[in-house]
Amino acid sequence: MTQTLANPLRSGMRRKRAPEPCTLVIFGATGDLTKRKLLPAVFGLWQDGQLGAGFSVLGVGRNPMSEEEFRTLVRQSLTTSKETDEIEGNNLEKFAAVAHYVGGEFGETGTYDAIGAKLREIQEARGAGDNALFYLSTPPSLFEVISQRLGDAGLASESDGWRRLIVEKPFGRDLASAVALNDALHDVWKEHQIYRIDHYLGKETVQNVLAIRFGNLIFEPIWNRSYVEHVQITAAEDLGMEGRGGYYEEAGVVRDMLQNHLMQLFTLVAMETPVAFDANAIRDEKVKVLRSTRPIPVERVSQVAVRGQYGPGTLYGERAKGYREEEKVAPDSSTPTFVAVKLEVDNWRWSGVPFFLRSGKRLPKKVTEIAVVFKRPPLGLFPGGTERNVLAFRIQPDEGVSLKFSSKTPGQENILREVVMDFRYDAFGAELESPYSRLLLDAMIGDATLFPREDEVQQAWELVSGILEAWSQPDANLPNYAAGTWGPDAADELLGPDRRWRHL
Ligand SMILES: NC(=O)C1=CN([C@@H]2O[C@H](COP(=O)(O)OP(=O)(O)OC[C@H]3O[C@@H](n4cnc5c(N)ncnc54)[C@H](OP(=O)(O)O)[C@@H]3O)[C@@H](O)[C@H]2O)C=CC1
Ligand SMILES: O=C1O[C@H](COP(=O)(O)O)[C@@H](O)[C@H](O)[C@H]1O
Repeated sequence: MTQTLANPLRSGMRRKRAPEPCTLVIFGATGDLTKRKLLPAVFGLWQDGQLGAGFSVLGVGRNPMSEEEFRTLVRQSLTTSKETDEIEGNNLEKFAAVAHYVGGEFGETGTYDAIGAKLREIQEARGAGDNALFYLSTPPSLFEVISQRLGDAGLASESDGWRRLIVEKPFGRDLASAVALNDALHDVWKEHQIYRIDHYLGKETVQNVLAIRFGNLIFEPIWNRSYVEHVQITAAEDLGMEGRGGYYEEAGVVRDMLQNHLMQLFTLVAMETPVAFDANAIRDEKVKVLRSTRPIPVERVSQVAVRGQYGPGTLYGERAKGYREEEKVAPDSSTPTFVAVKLEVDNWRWSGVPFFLRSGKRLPKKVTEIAVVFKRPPLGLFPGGTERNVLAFRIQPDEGVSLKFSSKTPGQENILREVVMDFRYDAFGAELESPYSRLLLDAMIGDATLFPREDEVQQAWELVSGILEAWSQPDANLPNYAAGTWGPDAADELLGPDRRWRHL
């Protein structure tokens, strides 16, 4: 007889947090994000029983479509997306049955009358509260008008149930437009109703940064300038444009990755201990770190930031196009596809400790990592015993945490070698859920901890605004790295002597 041993790491794992019954209204229901990420994430939650019987999805798009046509699109999305959990039994049909659709121009008041009528119909059928979560999954140019029209139609009013708004990224394209967007949203919504999404915060291993820092005693005492030499944060992508060249020409890597995802990772590593584990306490600390970070005016940009753009190269043994050869990209484009930046935090904890952040497209592999690199031991008592210890959070793939330290090699001499102690997330034996599932559920529950607050977003824009301004000028040196390499040489030089980017 075979006996199955239970995984002890799974004991005490709790997953279920049930929101009140609600309708998720997705603007941009026919878009790429909805099809590839949102519908699979919602389906996963629904199939898992986390959304309850009263849950519905209402897709909103500019084209007329019957409810049945939309349900076909939902089925297609779920069966083709790589993100969909295994579909059990008849669940595809059952889920399609809770999907509804309203078509109409996003600037027309009639569209919102139709949405209001459909919401009432759904609510009457479910017989429970009039809760609705609106998700803006459209081009950012439509965020303001949709918000305004929802307000005009009375759909933001919480008189009969909660009403919340998720706003996709990019949140503005610079500080001024982010302030204007925040102001426009606040004309209609209270801050507690607004959820600015950054999907990196929904990643399990990103949340683990705070859990490891503040759920253990051993790390915080050394988490400061006395012990840490520098910190490296890398978000490397092997992909190129994948048909998004038009968007990327407008955005570039600073708006696409640095201002949001990388800044979020940076704040989680650098923030002080929050007074409580709640949305405002955590966000207060994140804002404080951003405010303590030394500004980067245009004149300093060339000293602390490196821009890159990929040219043709070889990736996974095949020829890869250069950025300028991508669809909808100008043949003389100066849009950066790589950034490396040195941040300095002028507070007591971090004074003198540089934080190096880098991200790029068409690098040799997809990998995201935060590495805290410690100082060398003060004395080299043993041959080979002066290496730096490194605590690395592997955000994706192969999620986990590792600690590099020196150990005696076997034998009669005291010769030290670097070894790695490795914790792999798969030890829990649980599938990691999509960040969108986590964030959608949090928004339905009303927990904004993992959503950047107004001041956080603005502060992050302020920090990158000098870089954006400096790099709005064409650069005759671009492209300056070949697809399939780790970016321009200047990114190595940015680290200064006696430091190098980790071999990932
Ligand atoms: N796709 C991704 O991987 C990611 C996307 N995002 C963000 O999510 C949002 C949606 O992105 P994505 O799905 O890629 O975008 P898409 O370009 O695929 O389109 C989104 C939706 O908006 C609709 N739309 C586009 N233009 C108009 C218009 N002028 N009037 C009315 N509707 C319009 C589209 O309708 P139609 O189908 O009719 O064209 C579609 O339903 C954006 O803010 C993006 O920055 C963020 C992270 C990743
Ligand atoms: O928001 C974005 O993120 C993706 C990278 O996300 P990941 O979860 O796959 O690491 C990036 O490719 C895209 O350009 C950007 O808009």
